[in-house]
Amino acid sequence: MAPMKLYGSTLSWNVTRCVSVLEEAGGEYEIVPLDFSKGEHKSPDHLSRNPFGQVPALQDGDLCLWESRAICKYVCRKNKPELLKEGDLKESAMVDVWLEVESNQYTPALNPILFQCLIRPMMFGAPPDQKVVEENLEKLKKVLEVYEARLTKCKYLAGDYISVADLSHVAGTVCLGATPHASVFDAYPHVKAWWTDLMARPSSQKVASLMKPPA
Ligand SMILES: N[C@@H](CCC(=O)N[C@@H](CSO)C(=O)NCC(=O)O)C(=O)O
Repeated sequence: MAPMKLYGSTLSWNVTRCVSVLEEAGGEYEIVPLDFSKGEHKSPDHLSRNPFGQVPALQDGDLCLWESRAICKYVCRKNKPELLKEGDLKESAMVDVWLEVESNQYTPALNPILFQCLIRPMMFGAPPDQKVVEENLEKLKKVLEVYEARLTKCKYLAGDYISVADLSHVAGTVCLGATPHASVFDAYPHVKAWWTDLMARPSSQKVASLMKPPA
């Protein structure tokens, strides 16, 4: 079977969200970078993989997927279904809840911080808009309060088992570590322990190595 192809730059945390799961679930894959500066993500070839002209996209044989979390769930179903807990109705429901929480609560607060602190300086040579950073740090803190309460009760977000919901946080949180605001976790000891546990995984170390900004 030909390896799965993951299209996109590993500077994108939506792309490396999929790397965490590809590394954890196993299975042969290769990363096919697309050069945004040349508009390769808007080429007819890529639009045939992702009609929105975004990254990531995943090609597996004649199957083309996009949306990073859908890609993650596909890879889990294919190679490591226990990361979805689909054999258990209640456990799989909690995996779904916390994957949605990452997508709709955690990442919407995190993305503006990453854009201001990493993308703006690196891509546009502009300083962060501190007002935007502060506003979204406050939003993130409210989310982390919920995470702290949850992780006081169980080791991982969906329960006492790691799942795709935890792994979906890795890429963006690695990027948070590259900003001056990584210390936001310090006020939430169970969140910090959860993150330390996740970062110790070889899959997370791989993501961190791929996301080092170009020298
Ligand atoms: N919900 C989607 C987001 C993809 C996305 O925004 N991709 C960005 C790069 S990563 O920040 C992208 O492709 N931007 C180019 C564009 O939107 O034209 C997912 O999770 O896969």
